[in-house]
Amino acid sequence: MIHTRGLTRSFRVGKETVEAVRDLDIDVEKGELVAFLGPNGAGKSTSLRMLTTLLPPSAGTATVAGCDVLADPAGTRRRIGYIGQGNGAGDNFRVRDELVTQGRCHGLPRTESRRRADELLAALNLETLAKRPAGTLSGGQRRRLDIALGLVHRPELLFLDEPSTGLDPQNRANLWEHILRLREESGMTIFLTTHYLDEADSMAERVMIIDHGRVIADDTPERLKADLAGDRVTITVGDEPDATRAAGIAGRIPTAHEVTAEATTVSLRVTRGDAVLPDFLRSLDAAGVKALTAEVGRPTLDDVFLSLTGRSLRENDPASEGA
Ligand SMILES: Nc1ncnc2c1ncn2[C@@H]1O[C@H](COP(=O)(O)OP(=O)(O)OP(=O)(O)O)[C@@H](O)[C@H]1O
Repeated sequence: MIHTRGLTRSFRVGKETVEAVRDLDIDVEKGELVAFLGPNGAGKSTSLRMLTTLLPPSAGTATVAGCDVLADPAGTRRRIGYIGQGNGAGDNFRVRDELVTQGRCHGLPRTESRRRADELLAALNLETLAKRPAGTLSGGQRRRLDIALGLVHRPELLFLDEPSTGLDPQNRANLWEHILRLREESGMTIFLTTHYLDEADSMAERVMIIDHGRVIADDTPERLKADLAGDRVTITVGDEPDATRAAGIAGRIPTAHEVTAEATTVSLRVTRGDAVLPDFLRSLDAAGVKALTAEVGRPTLDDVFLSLTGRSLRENDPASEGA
């Protein structure tokens, strides 16, 4: 459904060249739900804009929904839906009218366009708002209208750029409910960008992490967490000398990494925390080190990013606070 090779985009800013996207090679198959995750400025929107024909690449190729984005931009646009970060509807236009007009723009006959508008109003729970000017809708309602507008022509592939940014947790959950149901009904492929780590983790079947314009990881959230981060085991002991000895013992566990001792707390990452902990505690006991508390923490996608880059995805990123 999406195949890119060496897709690259740079911008000239004064005398400087910003390499927004470098050598992107991605393959997304029909029906997949893929989240493109990365910090501010990583290149997510630029990639999406190239894939949706809004921005020409500086180099490389992209085939989207069977069309070459450069050779056949009109064909690409007919087959995809794109919901960007801004509002898709004009403030003064009524919700249903906007949907009907969008259908007409896509070449639907008048009756079919009205029928499709009503279908989408029902699917996205906007029926009671049909006659309201779009400018009077709440943030969550407005986002649902944007999605309805992007679906008028029944695209096979839907691109969503930060669909839930700015929505409160309840509206985010509601929006996701709609997206997942629409996908189940239509078998649509979905490619989205997000700052929300929890959202990518729970909703996407596949997560691509992008940093400085390059994809640095691409797998299911579960495998990324297990392979690249691992569980965090944390124990506390009675004093600092015991913590130093415990850290030495932890360092000998075969899959242990990121072993740290701070005051009386020792922390390490391992592939299977639950399997490692009993042996670790026995080894401590044998060495005369008494563990006072022991805890196994499951990894997050932020731990994956941290282990790949040494940075947190949350740094300088207000959008991911609380995520
Ligand atoms: N029109 C432009 N002119 C100059 N530089 C640009 C332009 N568009 C994007 N960039 C730069 O390209 C890089 C990637 O930007 P992009 O918007 O793709 O990142 P992003 O991952 O979508 O970020 P965010 O999460 O903040 O939306 C950034 O350094 C950005 O400043």
